[in-house]
Amino acid sequence: MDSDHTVALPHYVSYSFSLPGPHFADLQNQLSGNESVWLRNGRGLIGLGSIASIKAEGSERFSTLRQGWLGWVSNTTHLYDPSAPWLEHTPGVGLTGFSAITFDPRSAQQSVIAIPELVFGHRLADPEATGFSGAQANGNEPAANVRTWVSWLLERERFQDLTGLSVQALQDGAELTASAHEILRQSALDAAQQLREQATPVEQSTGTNPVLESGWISDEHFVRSVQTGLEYLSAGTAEKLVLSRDAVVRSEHALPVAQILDRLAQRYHQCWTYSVPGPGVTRLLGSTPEMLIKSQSGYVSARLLAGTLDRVGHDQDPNYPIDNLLKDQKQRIEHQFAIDSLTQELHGMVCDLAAPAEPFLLELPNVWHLASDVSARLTDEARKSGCAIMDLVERVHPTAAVCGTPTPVAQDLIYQLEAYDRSWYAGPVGWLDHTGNGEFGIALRGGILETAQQIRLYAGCGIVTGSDAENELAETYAKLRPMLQALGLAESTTRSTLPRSR
Ligand SMILES: C=C(O[C@H]1C=CC=C(C(=O)O)[C@@H]1O)C(=O)O
Repeated sequence: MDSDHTVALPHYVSYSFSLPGPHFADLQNQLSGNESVWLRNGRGLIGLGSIASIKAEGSERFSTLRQGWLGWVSNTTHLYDPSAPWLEHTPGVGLTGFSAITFDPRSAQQSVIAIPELVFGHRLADPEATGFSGAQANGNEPAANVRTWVSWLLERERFQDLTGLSVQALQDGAELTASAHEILRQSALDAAQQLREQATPVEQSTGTNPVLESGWISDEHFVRSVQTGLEYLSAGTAEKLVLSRDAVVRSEHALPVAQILDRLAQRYHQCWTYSVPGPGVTRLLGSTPEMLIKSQSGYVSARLLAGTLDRVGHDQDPNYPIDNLLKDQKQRIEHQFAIDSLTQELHGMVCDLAAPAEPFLLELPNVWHLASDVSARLTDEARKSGCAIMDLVERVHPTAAVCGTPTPVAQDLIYQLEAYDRSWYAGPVGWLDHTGNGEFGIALRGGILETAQQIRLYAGCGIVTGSDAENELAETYAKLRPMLQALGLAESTTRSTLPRSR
């Protein structure tokens, strides 16, 4: 028997079991704002606490994140409650991280995978199927839950005998007695309770007085960059460009992150509401209607959007979105570029690729979009890579929904015309698990919390020949609306000349 447990211990441990459904709903209703979040239609993942954050920069950021993640995966032993055998095959159960990746490799922002201490999930149709997992580095200051589990395990003689080869032995959940599971489960729940109590409560909106100000890119700057972009298009330098702008919301008090997320998740329930902690106090949050790529048990899917129409003032006319979006040639061309960019990049990694011949109208509370749901299956080779979701994300980012066509030309023109750092805006945001499953949306309709009192919002528009700069500017305001409303700014906030931020 190895007497030095700290050396012989198998690195990290995660333990997953099922919880009755209400736990997830409770957690959603009581967010503190410090969680990692991925929610849609009341389902998703909520991460509490923080074990580690994998960070990366530059054009190698995808492979650095992938490598860092695989390091964690190979160092983690997964334990599952044997009374919930489906958990082992449930995406987002076991070691799970939340990730935000920059749009451009030249960004000064870091790309991250944040690994929470505890992850609550509600993934399946069955409300009982709520997963829960925890992981903790051995050697660093261990969190209460895993310290309890591991020390408890080490106190049992038969596990002491196993410390040298415990990865295999402990992976077999059936080895643990029913009472052992009860102890693990209870200690995990205690830790969850502790984390929730420790979470710094964010100030509620009462008393806050947020104001909207111009960001780095003013209305005029945006209009000028669209006009110059159109000149490049007519010169044939590119066929499509997606140009963006920012706007700043600042408040005298801490912004109510939990409330913002709650409002987004309620109102934009068919979108994916996200919140990922970055370095320091920074955080990416929002609610995106666009699924960049999702990979679960070999099945791949995406929801691709391009083509937008503001709903304000047109809700009563059912033909309005049909005539001005579905049947509009310019919007259809803009959409097709986005589909082509995705499907071309997927080739080689997937088979049975299915993209609909016609887009459908996606109705959101603020806008209509042209949308296409694409599906495929991973090739056997792609499945074996160990981190299929990150491979897919690297392959498909950036699509022409947020960059343009041809991709490298558009990316350089964006860099030149916008002349600001998009940071995480329009980059991939989502989660991944230890089996290579995951979901990454495109970080749209959101913002970056820069300080407790300040959030930078972003919005962009695809332009093709025939686009009008003033219309595109108005469209940015329609796309900013979900965040402005969630921040408690006037529902009527539309186009205006914004004061410059200080
Ligand atoms: C770039 C954004 O939206 C993209 C996604 C849907 C529709 C778009 C459009 O119609 O321009 C954009 O391609 C954004 O929201 O900032």
